[in-house]
This record gives sequence, C-alpha cells and structure tokens, in this order.
Amino acid sequence: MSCTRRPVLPDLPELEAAAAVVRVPLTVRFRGVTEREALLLRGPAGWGEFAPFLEYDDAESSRWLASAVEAAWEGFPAPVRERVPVNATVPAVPAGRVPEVLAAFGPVTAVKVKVAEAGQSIADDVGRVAAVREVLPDAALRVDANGGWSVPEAVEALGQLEPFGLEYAEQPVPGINGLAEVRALLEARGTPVRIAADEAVRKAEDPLRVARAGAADLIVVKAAPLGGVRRALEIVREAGLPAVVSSALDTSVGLAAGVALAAALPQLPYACGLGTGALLAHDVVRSPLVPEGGYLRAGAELIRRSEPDPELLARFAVEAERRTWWIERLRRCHAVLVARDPGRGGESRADSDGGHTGT
Ligand SMILES: O=C(O)CCC(=O)C1=CC=C[C@@H](O)[C@@H]1C(=O)O
Ligand SMILES: [Mg+2]
Repeated sequence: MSCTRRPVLPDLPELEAAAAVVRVPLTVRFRGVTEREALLLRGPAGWGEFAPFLEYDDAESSRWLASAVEAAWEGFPAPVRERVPVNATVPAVPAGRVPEVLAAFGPVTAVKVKVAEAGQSIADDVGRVAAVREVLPDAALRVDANGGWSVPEAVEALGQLEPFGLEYAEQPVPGINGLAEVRALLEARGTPVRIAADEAVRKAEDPLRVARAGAADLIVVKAAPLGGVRRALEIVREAGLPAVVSSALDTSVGLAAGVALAAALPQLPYACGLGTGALLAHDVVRSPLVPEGGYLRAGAELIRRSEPDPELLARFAVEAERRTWWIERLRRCHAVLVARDPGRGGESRADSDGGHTGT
C-alpha cells in the first residue's frame, strides 16, 4: 500500500456485465429502513458490494464504487490477525425489545446502542441503554447518536448515560467543531466519555480534518464510504488515532471488506461494528458473516463465505425497474471516478497514482 498506488477501474460494459442487484429484508428497522438494496459485482478477485444509501449523491456514492471494485478486481491486503472481535448493534428499538435484538448476535463483549433517534427522548435512550446493561452487566457499552443531538443535548444526555459506563460516544453532534465543543465541555464537567467521529470522517471532504482538529478520541472507519480497504488503512495511518471498523449495513459481501480492513489494521483496540449481518433477515451467501462467539473470521474463510449463492441472488433479485435505477447509478458513479482521474476507466490493471480521495 502506498500513496502512489493507482486503483483498478474496469470499463463500464465490464462492470455492468458483472452486476447483480438484490434487496434483502432486515429483522428490525435500522437507520429508518427495513430492507437493504445492493448492487453486487463479480470480478476476477471475488465479489464487491456497491450499496450507498439511496439518498446519497453520486460524488459520495462513487467512493462506495471504488470500494466494490477494489474487492472484486484487486482483492484485499494481507491480514495481520485471523479473527476480528465484533460488537452487537442495538437499533433505536423500545427497551422491551433489547433482549431479543441482543440474542441475535450471540455472546459479545461490546454493544453499540443507537440513541438520539428523531421523535425519541433522552429518557428513551436511557431506558434502552439500561436494558442492555441489565442483559450484559460487563459488556463495553457505546452509544451512537449519528449527530442527532445539539451540543447542550449531548452534554445532558451523556451526563445521564455515563453512569452506565460508556466506552465512547459516537458522533453525538454533527460536524467537527461540534464534536470538539462537546469533548471540551464533557472534560470541563468531569464526565469521562470518549468521543468517536463517524460522519465527521466518512462524509467529510477531508477525512483527516477531524484528527487535525483534535475533535475526537477515536475514529470510526467503514471500508465502502471511505473508498475501499486500502484507502481506509491510509486514513487510519494518517489520522494517528485509534480506529473502530464498522459496517455500512452491508450483506456478507460488503461485510467481508470491513472484516478485511479490521484484519489488516496494525492495531485493533476496539470490537468492530461488523456484526450487523445479524440484523439481516436474509443474506445472499449460504453461510452469512454473523458473529460466532463474538468474532468474525478473516483470511481464506472470509473470501469463501462471502461468495454469493446463485440461487439466493436470484431469489433476492430486484425487479427490472430497480435494476435499471442501480445500473444508472453505477454509470454515473463510474463517470465520477473517471472524471476524478481521467487516465482511469478503460483499463483493468493498476499502474500509477489514482488520486481518488475518500471521505
Ligand atoms: O457500528 C455498528 O455497530 C454497526 C453499523 C452502524 O451503526 C451503521 C451502519 C450503517 C450506517 C450508519 O448509520 C451506522 C453508523 O452510524 O455507524
Ligand atoms: Mg455511526
């Protein structure tokens, strides 16, 4: 891996011929959705997943395409560990549903709880976190607000949640300045909650700005939104902050890129948010990447288990109109990658600097 690497970019006909578009249902509403659509690409190195959320624009989505192409045409860098610890993820469900949601992940040592959901209150968040604590008294507990609080709300909410023992709070408020402000206010109040940056890394024009601004104690990194495993590894190295690898609510195909990233990081101090296969009611592979004893396996088994089954691809294929929508999105995102580096786009081999930036 180096800054002068030029990523592979197949031409459009090759990509279109390699595409399968699927829709799989979730077991529980997450991020406002109950099903997930993905365009899967089969290349010479395996499978890649192109599944930017439906509302994302082409510039942002093009990084997801770079990630899918990396997985399918280049493969993943060598792992430095054989398995990756994962956390359970609890969507913004009523406290009463927490035991059932946790059960789907099997035994885990860390749990991430979604908080600050629109239409819910701090009392709902406290109830959900308390319910997790009741089921798992010793688990490392983190919360993720997805930037849903204002600075005063974040300080108030984290003051109420801190007694449950928080490993960190992920993106409590939007933006880099907001994170820095919350961090400073918590410190001044003696509320010892570490701050993790997620959207401030993955949706920013410059993913390193958060680290330079001293706005977070750690960063959350996701392979697809950052433009692939190699680009994410570069960002972590340059940020110089501890990193948590997390999923983008992918099928097992996309999860494999997350596991490959976590497996290749020199340090992995936190359990990863890669257990979200447990939130899918169905997957496209026969043996889905769901946590086993709190871990996901890396290496050769990962590649084997992230190979879609043709019968499942057929069963979960979207209707013609949705396929057209995804193929058009693929075309536009391909054009963005080509425009970013006009030398790319008709070749299938790497030769010099690609220069596409992740956010
Ligand atoms: O990190 C986890 O435990 C699971 C993944 C996860 O929370 C997310 C996946 C996809 C989209 C995001 O809104 C969300 C996140 O904010 O981290
Ligand atoms: Mg997050």
